This record gives sequence, C-alpha cells and structure tokens, in this order.
Amino acid sequence: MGVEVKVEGLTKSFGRQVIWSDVSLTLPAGEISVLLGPSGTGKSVFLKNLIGLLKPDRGSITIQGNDLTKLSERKLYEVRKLFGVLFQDGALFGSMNLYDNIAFPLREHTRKSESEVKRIVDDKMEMVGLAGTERKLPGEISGGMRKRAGLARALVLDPEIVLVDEPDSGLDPVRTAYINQLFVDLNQQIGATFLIVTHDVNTARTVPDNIGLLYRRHLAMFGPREMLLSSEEPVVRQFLNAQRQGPIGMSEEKDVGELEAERQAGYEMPPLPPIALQLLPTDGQVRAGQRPPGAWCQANGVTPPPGSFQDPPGVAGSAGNARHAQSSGWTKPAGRADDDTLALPRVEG
Ligand SMILES: Nc1ncnc2c1ncn2[C@@H]1O[C@H](COP(=O)(O)OP(=O)(O)OP(=O)(O)O)[C@@H](O)[C@H]1O
Repeated sequence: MGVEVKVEGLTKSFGRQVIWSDVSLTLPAGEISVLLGPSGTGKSVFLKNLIGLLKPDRGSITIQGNDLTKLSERKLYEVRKLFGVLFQDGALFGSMNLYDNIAFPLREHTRKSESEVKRIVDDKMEMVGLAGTERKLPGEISGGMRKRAGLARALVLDPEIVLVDEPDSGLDPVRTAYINQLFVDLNQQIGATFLIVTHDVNTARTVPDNIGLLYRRHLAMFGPREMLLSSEEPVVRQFLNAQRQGPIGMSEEKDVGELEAERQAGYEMPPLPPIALQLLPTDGQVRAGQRPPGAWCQANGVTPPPGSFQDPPGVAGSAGNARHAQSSGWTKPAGRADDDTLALPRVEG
C-alpha cells in the first residue's frame, strides 16, 4: 500500500500574487513526509493542488503514471479516491453525529450495505481511539477528538495517500503528541504515503521520514529528516530550531539592514541541537519506511550534532534505543556509555 507522488516544476499564483514557483519533490511511497513553512507561504494551497481542488499554473503531479494537472474532471474524481484528507478543523458536518460523519464517504461513493458500512466505521473509529463516541455531535467533543473523527473519515475509503493540514492547530502539546503518535501508528498499519503540513517544529523533528520547507515562494529544501536536521543552510537551520536569528523575519524575510544590525549585535546561530530519535509505532514494530537512527548521516559522511539519537530524558534504560535496536538491526556500539553521543547503525555486508 502507499503510492509515490511526484511533483515537478509546480507553480501557483492567484492573479499577480505568485504563491510559490518551480516546486519539485517526490513523496516516497509509504513514507511520512512533513511540509513546513512560515505562515502564509502556501502550504495549504500546495495540499489543495495535490488533490486537484486548485489548478497550478505550470508543472505536473504524477501518481501511478497519471499527471493530475491534465486529467479530465471525471478521471480526477476517480484518482481523488486514492486520497484521504484531514482538514485543519476536521471539516465535520455539525448536524451529523460522528458515526454518520465517518460513514458519509462510504454512503456517498460506494454501494456498500449498511452492515458493511458499520463494520468499516467501527474499525476506523477503533483505530483512532474513538470507539463508544458514535452518537456524539461534533459540537459536543474536544478539538482533538474532532481531528481524530476527521482522520477516521479520511481513512474509510482505504486511501493510498493521506494528507493532513496542520494537525496541531488548536491543540495543546500533549494532544499534539498523541495525534503525532497516531500518524506513526496508522502509517505502520495501513502503509499509506503521508504528507503532514505543519508549523510545529517538534512534529517535524520526530515524526517524518522526510521534511520539506517552503520559504520565499520556493521549496528551500526537501529530503530525509536527518539531512534537514543536520543542515547548515541558514533558513532551514533557523526554522527547524525555532530561532529568531537568521534570514526569516517577522513578516517573511529580513532586509539587509536588519541582518546587518543582527550581525553587529554579535548574534550568532547557536550550535545545532541534537537530532531526536524518530517516533516508533506503539506496538514496537518498525514502519516500512523507517530508517535506522543515524543511517542517512552515516551514508552521507555527516557528523550529527552531539547528543543525537539518544532517548529523551526520563526514558529509563534507553528503552527507545533498545526497541530500535531490536527491530531494525541497529546496535549501540560496545563500550559507550548510555549518555554518550551518537550510536550509528550497523552497516550490513
Ligand atoms: N482561493 C484563494 N484565492 C486567492 N488567494 C488565496 C486563495 N487561497 C489562498 N490564498 C492566498 O495564498 C497564500 C497562502 O495561503 P495558505 O493558506 O496556503 O498559507 P499557509 O502556508 O498554509 O499558511 P498558514 O500556515 O498560516 O496556514 C495566502 O496569501 C492566501 O491569502
């Protein structure tokens, strides 16, 4: 399950306002990718282009050999069935209970019997932890539950590609952590290709296999998580480390004067923080797209920042690392203390 999405030279404007131009990236089949960018850089517009709700000015979006930008409305309707989308607010119908909201795409797009619909809805509600809330109305539940209901609805047609727009908006950090874990678990269970649009740096640091950053109407960088988290590229470094110092200003980019003032004030970019361990599925299995910690750095001769790939404080006995080791063939080199810096993956044969 999960299909590749290949975007080449995509450009979108509204009238004379260019939102972004020449965006090229490939979402690898079955992997989780995150798209970051300052507010207003066109991340949501990018998602809407991917599902054909907006038409780009130029460029192509290729899925299973079809260029979505060139499809007829009828063919596009068919290809859209590959997608499950979670919009920012869950986009639930306020007058329908959760069961009917989640059943809606099945009743609308398939000829399944009501007993079959019930089986699928029950299954998806269980997957997102909402079993027992079928009769609740969207207005009676929390924002986090609404998102999970929206997610269940996005899953009912068994999508190959799941698009998520700002899952953390309006959620506290704990609920954000829960929903992030849910994405990892779902990716492991259904194997779909995930693209998550977010501003949340912690999500970007711990969830995806790949990260992209939109900035100044371009895709500044897109690639494996470890590549961006060890990047010295000023924009990438500033954004991923949530710093004030760097080229991104209050309203998009800083001008030359602001940068010069910053330089004269002696501001320097702090050292790169450690690369966190990537979240594992809760059942301890490794997702198909998951790479062993440090694999990209090792393959590319990059020394990760000190302290990388350690368990977060409070995880006794390096349980997380042990789980990585167990399931990915990765081992911590002998003779290194638990609080030592980097342990690289074992290179096979
Ligand atoms: N249908 C539309 N017509 C005209 N302009 C639009 C339309 N949709 C979006 N825009 C403009 O495109 C720009 C990018 O909007 P978008 O919502 O994609 O940004 P974003 O990166 O998702 O922002 P945020 O992180 O704040 O949600 C904004 O200037 C917005 O006003």
